[in-house]
Amino acid sequence: MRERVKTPEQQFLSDLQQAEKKRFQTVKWLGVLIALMIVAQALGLAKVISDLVLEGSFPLSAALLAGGAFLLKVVVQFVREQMCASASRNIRFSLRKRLISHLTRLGPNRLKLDEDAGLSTRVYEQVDALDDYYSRYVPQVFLVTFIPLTIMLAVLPVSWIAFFIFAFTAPLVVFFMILVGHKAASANRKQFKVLSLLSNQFMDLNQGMAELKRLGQTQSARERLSLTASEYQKTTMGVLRLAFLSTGTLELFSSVAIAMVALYLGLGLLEQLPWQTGVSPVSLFAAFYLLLLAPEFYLPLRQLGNDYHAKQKAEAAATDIQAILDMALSTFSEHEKEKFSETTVHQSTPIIQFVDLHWQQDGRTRLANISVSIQQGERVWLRGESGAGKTSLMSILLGFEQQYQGSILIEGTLLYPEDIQAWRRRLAWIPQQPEWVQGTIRQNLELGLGKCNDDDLRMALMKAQCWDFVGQLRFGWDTPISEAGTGLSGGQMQRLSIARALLSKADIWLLDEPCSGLDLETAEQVLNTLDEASFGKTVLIISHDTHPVVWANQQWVMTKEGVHVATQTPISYV
Ligand SMILES: Nc1ncnc2c1ncn2[C@@H]1O[C@H](COP(=O)(O)OP(=O)(O)OP(=O)(O)O)[C@@H](O)[C@H]1O
Repeated sequence: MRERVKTPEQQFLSDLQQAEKKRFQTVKWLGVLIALMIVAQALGLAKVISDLVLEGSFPLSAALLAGGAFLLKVVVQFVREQMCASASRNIRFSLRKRLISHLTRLGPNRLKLDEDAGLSTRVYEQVDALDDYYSRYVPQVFLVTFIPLTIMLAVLPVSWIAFFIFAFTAPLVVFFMILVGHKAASANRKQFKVLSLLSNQFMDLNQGMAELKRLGQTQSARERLSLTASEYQKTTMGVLRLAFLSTGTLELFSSVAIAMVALYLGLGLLEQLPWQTGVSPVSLFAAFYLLLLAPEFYLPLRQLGNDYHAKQKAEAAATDIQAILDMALSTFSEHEKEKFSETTVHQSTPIIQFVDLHWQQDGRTRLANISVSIQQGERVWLRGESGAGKTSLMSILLGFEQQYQGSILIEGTLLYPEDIQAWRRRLAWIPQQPEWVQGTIRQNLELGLGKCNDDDLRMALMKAQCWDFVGQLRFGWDTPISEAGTGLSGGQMQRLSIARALLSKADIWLLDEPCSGLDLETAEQVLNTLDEASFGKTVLIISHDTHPVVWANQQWVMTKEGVHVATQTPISYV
């Protein structure tokens, strides 16, 4: 049989499902059990009622069959629901992990996709939007075919007219479900877009609150936010309206279909069917049996109708989630690999060597051709005119950009994209404004490193000259700080980043203007601290002429034409 062509989103969702394939298989088998129990329960119950009414006797075996089938069905349904919930939990957990790790690898490049608040909406809200799809829709798709088919087979020997009523009405329910469901997909996409915009606006507002107050613009910012909030309210109501419409349509069709079966059976028992007056086409037992099965026939269809918008919601979310994972880190071509695998290794191999490295992006030069190297333990001060490409070089070294031309050799070996993770473990990164999270000083220092022991922490704080001011805080290193580092001065925050670099045990330190924003005196103190703390490490530090790095072994001056080495002094280990 030719396989149905899936859209990229459907393919993505089904690829994710593969991880829980076994569990979904078991869920299918449990569905088979449920279908059989429904028929057994209807058989038993119909027999009990018809015997009670017609003969006044109580058939114990039929009652036991009905009771046993009911109990087993309840237990199986419970187990099935638990399994579906846990499969959905596992899928979402590993997807979220994949997304976070991919975003980390993309580094600042992630901002080409969306702002951070919008990305966090994708990682949290949109991944959660897949929950109903995996926990309800996917298992229901099997039930929706298997249960009605089983019931139709069970009904056929008893009444072919009831069989045809079922066979004729079921496709109608499915048709209307799909019709309304498609509208729901676009409504969901719109809702996700507005939610992402709202998150971005809220985050921008938080970050720029002080500036907005200073400019007296808080009122207009509030109005903008409130406009987006009402837009979100409108789109949410639109989604809900469609969800109710779809449920209402399905309820209507299934009720009409059940009423048709009931009418046929009622008139039949009264021997009043126009084409069969005076004859009853079904016995009381068969009539009860069919009446009990009719709602069960439509129940899975109605439930799928309720869950169908979960599918549309998941597909809308999948589009945005996939965009993150599709933003791939480029890889080297085979030609480039061959070209550089023959690179000769120096006598004293530099730890970092740039060979004809340059970067053209969209016809603009982000970095002119450079061929320089750094030896193990060397400390390099990189300075130069604004826009020459210093930060771009750092981005390349951090593995955030791989569209550059030329090559980077690490200890004589070409740095391939697949080696970036291992390479990053060797790096400590100190930007102009280090990032802090809500938590204590200790938690911030340990971020990404795991638990550190007290001695290591103390040593790092002492070496980074933080010990005095941290000791004076009321709770020492357990003092909470905010994301903006409230309560600490700029110089103190930079010293804490130096302590974090020391704790990381990284042997290569990259620093991008760690003194910008500090007054000259504080900048000098921070640079002195860096001198002591980074001794023995390989360092590449960008700093403007106003903050000279006098202890550097090499001084690189970068212009729009490239880099030249202005001074070079040997490493002294004294
Ligand atoms: N995200 C970007 N997209 C496109 N071009 C960029 C981007 N960031 C920087 N550039 C361009 O790349 C060139 C190098 O910029 P880069 O920020 O690396 O210079 P820089 O030497 O660090 O400057 P500064 O000292 O002012 O920070 C500049 O022409 C700049 O306009």
